[in-house]
Amino acid sequence: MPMAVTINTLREYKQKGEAFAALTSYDATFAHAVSSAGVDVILIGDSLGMVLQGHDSTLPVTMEQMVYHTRAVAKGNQGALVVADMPFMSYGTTEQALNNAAELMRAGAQMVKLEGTDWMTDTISALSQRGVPVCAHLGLTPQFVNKFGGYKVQGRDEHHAEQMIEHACLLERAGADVIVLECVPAPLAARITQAVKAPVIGIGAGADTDGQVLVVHDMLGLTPGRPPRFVKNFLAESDSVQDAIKAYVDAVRRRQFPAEEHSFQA
Ligand SMILES: Nc1nc(=O)c2c([nH]1)NC[C@@H]1CN(c3ccc(C(=O)N[C@@H](CCC(=O)O)C(=O)O)cc3)CN21
Ligand SMILES: CC(C)C(=O)C(=O)O
Ligand SMILES: [Mg+2]
Repeated sequence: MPMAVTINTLREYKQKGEAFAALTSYDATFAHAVSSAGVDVILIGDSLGMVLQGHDSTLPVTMEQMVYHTRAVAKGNQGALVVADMPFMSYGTTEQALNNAAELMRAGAQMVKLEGTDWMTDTISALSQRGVPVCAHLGLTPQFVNKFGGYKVQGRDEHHAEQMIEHACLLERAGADVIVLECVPAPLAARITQAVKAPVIGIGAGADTDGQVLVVHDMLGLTPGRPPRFVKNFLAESDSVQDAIKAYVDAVRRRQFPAEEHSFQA
């Protein structure tokens, strides 16, 4: 078995300019499939509120549910880096964030992900200083859907673009080890990726981020309805789920995915 992926593995990929692949998993079977197909990062996403529970947002997801799924994923994982989403309002204060991040780490997470901007710097510092690796999620942060008024591309005008670059730098300085950029114009994602030393993982953020992530059910064509622009069905041209996941990893490493058709322009 290949050596387990750590935060240093992702930093090396960035230094070498080698793109890496991430996927969500919510259970042991998917975690096993994804990690044994060469995916470097598994995300236990709060998207499970939509994908598994059928809600129309991620807001109803609880800490108890995230802990349950994190335990299951940790059992099936074959050496990928395990990142768990902190659910809506589980990091409303720094004290809450420390307690809830500790629970996720005890359940088998190796890093926690938080959605937000400059207001999170103290919380990220506190987690980082106490040994909890942090991923900061910027751009379309689904926990803010009610503030955004929908799932809309973020950072389209130059003012908001510059603000997002500043936020990425602030969060990195606070201790963020990885940054996720969701639904931002490809040129802005490229600027942010260059501006920070931390590995940047994109979803709907173009081909120039350090890594890519998708919801695994989306890339297998299982999600009902019209998929977002950034989704590609990799099962359509594969003979099995395992082959589809391998095709995704291969396409990401070769920077063949995402193509223009999966990206947003300014
Ligand atoms: N199955 C699934 N996949 C995801 O990627 C995902 C979830 N669930 N749940 C949480 C969030 C919600 N996400 C979404 C949902 C919809 C769009 C969407 O419809 N985007 C439009 C862009 C609209 C615009 O141009 O501003 C699109 O056409 O892609 C994007 C991200 C991403 N996350
Ligand atoms: C789509 C990724 C980035 C996520 O946050 C999730 O699956 O919840
Ligand atoms: Mg999420």
